[in-house]
Formats: sequence, structure tokens, C-alpha cells
Amino acid sequence: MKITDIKLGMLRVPLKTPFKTALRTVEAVEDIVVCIHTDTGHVGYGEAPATAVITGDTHGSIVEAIRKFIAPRLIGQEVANLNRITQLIQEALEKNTSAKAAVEIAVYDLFGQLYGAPLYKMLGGGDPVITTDITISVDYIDKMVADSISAVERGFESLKIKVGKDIGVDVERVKAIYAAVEGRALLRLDANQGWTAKQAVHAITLLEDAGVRLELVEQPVKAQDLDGMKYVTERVHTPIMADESVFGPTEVIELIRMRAADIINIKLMKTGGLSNAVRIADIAALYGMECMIGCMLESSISVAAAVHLAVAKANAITRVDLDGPSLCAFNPVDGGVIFNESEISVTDAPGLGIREIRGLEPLPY
Ligand SMILES: C[C@H](N)C(=O)N[C@@H](CCC(=O)O)C(=O)O
Ligand SMILES: [Mg+2]
Repeated sequence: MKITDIKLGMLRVPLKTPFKTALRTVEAVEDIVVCIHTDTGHVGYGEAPATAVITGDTHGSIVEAIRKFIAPRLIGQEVANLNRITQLIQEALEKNTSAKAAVEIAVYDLFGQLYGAPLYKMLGGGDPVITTDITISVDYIDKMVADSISAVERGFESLKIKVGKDIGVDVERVKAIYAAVEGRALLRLDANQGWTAKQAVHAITLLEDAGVRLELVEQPVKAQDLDGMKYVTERVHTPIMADESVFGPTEVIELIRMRAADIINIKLMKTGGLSNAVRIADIAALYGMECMIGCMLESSISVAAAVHLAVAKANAITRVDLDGPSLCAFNPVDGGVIFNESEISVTDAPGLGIREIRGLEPLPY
């Protein structure tokens, strides 16, 4: 099976409600879709969101990176040579992790199709059902309480509460939600870099002293402030998770060496795809560090790849934040992973199992 062509498209799917974090507000998934064609008539699919405020990637940079740097290296490559192809992708250019992720995902999809096996089995196999949390956007307290109750009623047992907007209100937000859900869901906070280290320790300690039990707090301080991450991790009981602070395996090794966090959030759009995500999960397992698997605003194309990884690497990936498809107003994909609110299941269809993507707008090559 040889790669013969790489086509790009734009996918637009409105969100059910606006997604609001300390970094941005978004109303729709608007992602670049990669379709890799082969001489055998197979097609592998990948997807990349333009999360400029986190990865630095824009629609323009994703398209340019794939067209000018990555795609020319892949034409003619045998899909069976997966490791060679992932190396070609990773070494095609610096950074541009979302573009690399989209192409890698499509190649892994083809790799599964080549051997007639679902991706999770190609990655080592595992239990085909996982459970995700759902994000509660940062907003007025009453709205966040109502959204949390509604999520619990929909069956979500874990809520990812966005904070980091205003430290005083943040503490009140979390107390109000904690009281409203009455132990029916675990609460994870994500400050998306919105606090300083001292503010984070203050807010988390206030919550701990008030008896609010939190599962974890994600990325309390600026991405580059690893000393700040360490400062917070050392001073609170609640586990601290690194998200924007760690992209690839070398950063994870440094974070573990510094003991700057308790948990790592792996996202394919930060790692540049599955090859580095597998490395991170293996490094974490080696050091007894737990991981969450997360996503950006992505549909069920690229999130499917993250699900297959989570199933196969359950030894290291103990928490799941793959709510992208649940936040979308509709699923543009036929086949693939089954997203049913908090329950996500892989099937045994080869690769990612995607049969068709509806509403894809072709981008000129
Ligand atoms: C969607 C997911 N639950 C999430 O919160 N992901 C990111 C933010 C994604 C974005 O801004 O596109 C996170 O910070 O964990
Ligand atoms: Mg985060």
C-alpha cells in the first residue's frame, strides 16, 4: 500500500453552546481534514484544529506545513513502513504540531487498514470502552451551576470546570457547583494558565479548607512557568496536572525530573500525533506518572485516534477528557468511534473505521 495523494478539506461543525475558557471563546469546530489516498484505493483520515492560543497553529500554517513540507515527503512511501513515515513527518519542519498530528493520524488509520485491524489493536489492544468527562465553560455562576446539573443528569460522572478568569469569582464558582452536584460527579478544574502561582495556591487552599474535594487542577499558571507549576504542586494536596506546559516527550522528561506536576495531559495536537503520544505514555508509565488524554475543539475524526490510544495505553492514561464530539451540534462522520455522551466505544473496523465525512469543503491543493 503506497501513498499516492494527500487532499485537504475544511470541516465546519457548530458547537451546541459557546465554549469559553480563560484563553478564548469558540462557537464552532473549524478544522482542517487530511485525506491520504493510496494506490490500493484506501483513504486514511486525520484532522487538525487551529488552536493558535495554545499550539500557535492557524488554518494557514496547518495547510502550508502540510502542502509545502510534509506531503511532498510522503508521496510514494509504503504505509507498512510506519516508523519511517512518522520520522519523515516529525522531521519535515519544526513545531507545527497540529499539522503533524493530522497527517500522522491519517497514516496510522491506513496502517490499521493495511493489516485489517482496528488502531487500538495495532497499538497493543485493550478494553474497548472508556468514559469521558465534559467541559463546563467559564461563565456566570448560575449558568455554570445549571450546566453542571444538566451534565450530571446526562450521565457525566466527571466535570471539567473552566476557571482562571477572576480568582475571587473562581472560588465561588467551584463552591457553588460542588454544592449543587452533591457528590454525583468528580470535579476537575482547568485554569488554562489564568492564575499566578501564589493565586493558585491561595485559591486551591481556600477550596481544600472549605471541604471542596477536587480530583485535580489543570494548568494553573502560564505554560512556560515550570517553576510556578512546581511551586503549586508542592504546596497543595490536590493533584496538579500540566497541560499547556508540556507538548512533547522531552518536555515531559523535564517536568518529571523537576517534579513540577502530578499528572500530564497528553493531546495529539501538542505531541504532533500518535508516535510521540505513545512515547509520552510509555515514559509516564516508566516513572509511575499518570496521564489524562485530552483534545482541543476537534470532531470525531481526530478524537477517534485519541480514543484508540487511550484504550491501548490504559496503563498510563487513567483519565479521559475527550468531549470534543459531545460538544458538537452533530457528528459529521459515518463509522468510526461511537460517542454516546460519557461512554465512548471503539469498534473492530480496520484503522479508525471512518467510512465517510459529510460536509467537507475541499481546499485547493
Ligand atoms: C475540549 C477539552 N475539554 C478542553 O478543554 N481542551 C483544552 C482547551 C481547548 C481549546 O481551547 O480548544 C484544554 O485546555 O484542556
Ligand atoms: Mg487544559
